[in-house]
Amino acid sequence: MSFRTQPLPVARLNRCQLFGPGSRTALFEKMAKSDADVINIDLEDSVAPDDKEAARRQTIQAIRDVDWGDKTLSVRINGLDTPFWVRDVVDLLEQASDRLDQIMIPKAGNASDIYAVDAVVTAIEKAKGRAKPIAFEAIIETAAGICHVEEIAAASPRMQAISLGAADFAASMGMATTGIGGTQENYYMIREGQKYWPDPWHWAHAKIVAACRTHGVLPVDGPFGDFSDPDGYRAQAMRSATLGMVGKWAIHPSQIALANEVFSPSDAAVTEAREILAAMEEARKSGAGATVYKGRLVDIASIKQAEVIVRQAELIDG
Ligand SMILES: CC(C)(COP(=O)(O)OP(=O)(O)OC[C@H]1O[C@@H](n2cnc3c(N)ncnc32)[C@H](O)[C@@H]1OP(=O)(O)O)[C@@H](O)C(=O)NCCC(=O)NCCSC(=O)C[C@H](O)C(=O)O
Ligand SMILES: [Mg+2]
Repeated sequence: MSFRTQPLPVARLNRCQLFGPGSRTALFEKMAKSDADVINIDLEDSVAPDDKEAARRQTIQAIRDVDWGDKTLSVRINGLDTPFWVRDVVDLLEQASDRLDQIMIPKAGNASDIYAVDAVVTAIEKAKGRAKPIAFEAIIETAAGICHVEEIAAASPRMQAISLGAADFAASMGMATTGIGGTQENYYMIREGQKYWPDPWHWAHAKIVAACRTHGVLPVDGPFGDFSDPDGYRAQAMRSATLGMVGKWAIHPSQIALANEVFSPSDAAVTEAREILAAMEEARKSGAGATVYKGRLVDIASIKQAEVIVRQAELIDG
């Protein structure tokens, strides 16, 4: 490993990010009462163009009035290719209370996109004397975004999470699918007459995880559009968790429990992680760098893997 150690991401739960349009005020209290760790009020693609002004106003009011508990409260602003984003940022920073934790930047294409939003946010924070710096999260959902994901992850000290936005990503890449995440019907291999469906999102997920882990940012799986398919959602979430992602979006409340289930380490996994740490401590005391745990090799790398699981469990236990 280079001398520059891998930075740890922010220590907060991010198992489920529940989305809701800023134009549907009736959802705000339900979102606040949900079991999602993160709330994303949307000003972008789930809000019709004619509703943008009202959605922004209603969202600012909800940030002030609704009790969001200890959730991470994030607002997705409009894309930098729209006439709305500057006003989104200025009004959120000037009119919403300090309860707002994070701004989500959609369709991030390169570091300059993040820099532009950071410059506006920083200027207003200074002018207002805002005590709590706004965090950023970004969505990788274009060909440019996946090409430049590492510079995006490194673009601002505010960056705390990055998600894959499968719908826009598929459109930008020209993928022949209308599905939002999960298995795609025509993406299969065949051998001896048997079909096998690999994961078309795998490489993008892995690239996002690598960029995020390099720069201490939380990698998150984005939406799964078919909310009447819990098994498909769970399978996608488990693949993402296996690749190193820490959470997944919910675009419907029925998906919250699934995300929390998949991205919370099981009791057995936590017990095993703690036993591995204990076994490695014994090995350290005897001067060994590796030992055997339940018939398999564990070494210093196993410590880091076990620490990820124990850290997550400690966050959940509070
Ligand atoms: C998808 C929906 C439009 C469905 O809404 P609806 O038909 O009202 O759902 P239900 O009737 O099944 O609702 C059952 C109860 O749940 C409440 N509800 C619905 N949605 C939410 C929510 N998001 N948060 C909290 N509560 C919710 C209903 O009010 C019902 O409650 P009750 O009557 O009291 O039982 C809707 O779910 C929705 O708008 N979801 C969010 C869509 C969204 O935000 N999309 C943007 C993110 S995905 C994206 O942008 C793509 C990405 O960028 C990419 O490119 O990949
Ligand atoms: Mg999108």
